[in-house]
Amino acid sequence: MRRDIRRVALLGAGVIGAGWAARLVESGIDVVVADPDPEVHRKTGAVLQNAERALRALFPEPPARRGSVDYAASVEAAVDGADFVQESAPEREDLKRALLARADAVAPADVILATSTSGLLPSRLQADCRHPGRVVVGHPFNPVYLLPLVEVCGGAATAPETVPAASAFYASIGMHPLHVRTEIDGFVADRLLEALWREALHLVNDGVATTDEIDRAICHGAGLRWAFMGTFGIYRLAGGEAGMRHFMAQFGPALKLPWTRLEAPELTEALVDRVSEQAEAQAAGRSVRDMERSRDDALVAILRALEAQGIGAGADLARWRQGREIMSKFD
Ligand SMILES: NC(=O)C1=CN([C@@H]2O[C@H](COP(=O)(O)OP(=O)(O)OC[C@H]3O[C@@H](n4cnc5c(N)ncnc54)[C@H](O)[C@@H]3O)[C@@H](O)[C@H]2O)C=CC1
Ligand SMILES: C[N+](C)(C)CC(=O)CC(=O)[O-]
Repeated sequence: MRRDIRRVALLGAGVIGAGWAARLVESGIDVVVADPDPEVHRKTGAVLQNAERALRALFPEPPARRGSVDYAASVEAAVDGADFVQESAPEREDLKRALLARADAVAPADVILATSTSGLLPSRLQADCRHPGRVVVGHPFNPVYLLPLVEVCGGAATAPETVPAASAFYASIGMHPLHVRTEIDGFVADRLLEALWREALHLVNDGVATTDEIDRAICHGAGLRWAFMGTFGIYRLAGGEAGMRHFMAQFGPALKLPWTRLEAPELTEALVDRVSEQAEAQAAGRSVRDMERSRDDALVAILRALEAQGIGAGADLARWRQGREIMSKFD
């Protein structure tokens, strides 16, 4: 698989595609966007502007070489000449299959075709490609330009060298590739996020808590520690000196209590209205772009603190910083 990546085709430039664009140009890589939205320039520009603000707080020195952003009139034109393709179109299997097949028809066989899907199976997405061996999931997290995690997952027909090659590329742009070894719907991270989301929707639907109360329950508690220690690490400490075994003995039986509701709530119009109205009230008139800036400021501060501690995502940031410094010496 191709290792020297200088130009990436981005198929779809919404929340995620534009986030990829920001991370890639900051890493000195040129991007070519294909997106049929007539407003794609404005929307991508707004994300790039917010990202630039956050990235300058993270790395005061601009990159020695900033990648360029170009727009192509078709998928084929974007893929032509690209060293790597990242598809971030809406989460619909038929659409993604068709886009990957179109990219596959144009790209040389050593060019990786990655999809940002948050849960569709790569074995199905690669099914219409002539060279399915180069198709892989590269599932990022929002905002892509600040959060390093990318889940990398191959399908049944993915070639053995594709996952390591895609992972090496993602690591080179400051990301933290996590190889999802078993192909499952939702991969690993979204399995966890969806469980929390399902429970939160039940609580709102049942009138137990508002969206604001649930968000405070996360931000002022577990959310703070999740930035640097996962559930298993945290619960080992919660077992005291006897660790995880004591924790399991003490709190394990509670897992059998009917506290959680595993079935998803019906997404009735009433529930959608309630969640949307409460989330708008929570925002107190602040626009999405304005709140993105607050989110980014906090993420930058957290990443810098983690880098100083040398833990969690701070290690990814340190690697990205070092990579940028090396690049600047060669420029
Ligand atoms: N929003 C999120 O939090 C995350 C989303 N993802 C995944 O990223 C992908 C994209 O999601 P979002 O960016 O949130 O969606 P979005 O709705 O913000 O953006 C999708 C973009 O694709 C464009 N598009 C539609 N048809 C197209 C076509 N035929 N060719 C090229 N572009 C086309 C749309 O115009 C739009 O700009 C999905 O697979 C989603 O599961 C992954 C991680 C997080
Ligand atoms: C809602 N979502 C499933 C698309 C979310 C993700 O995939 C990851 C994220 O950034 O939360």
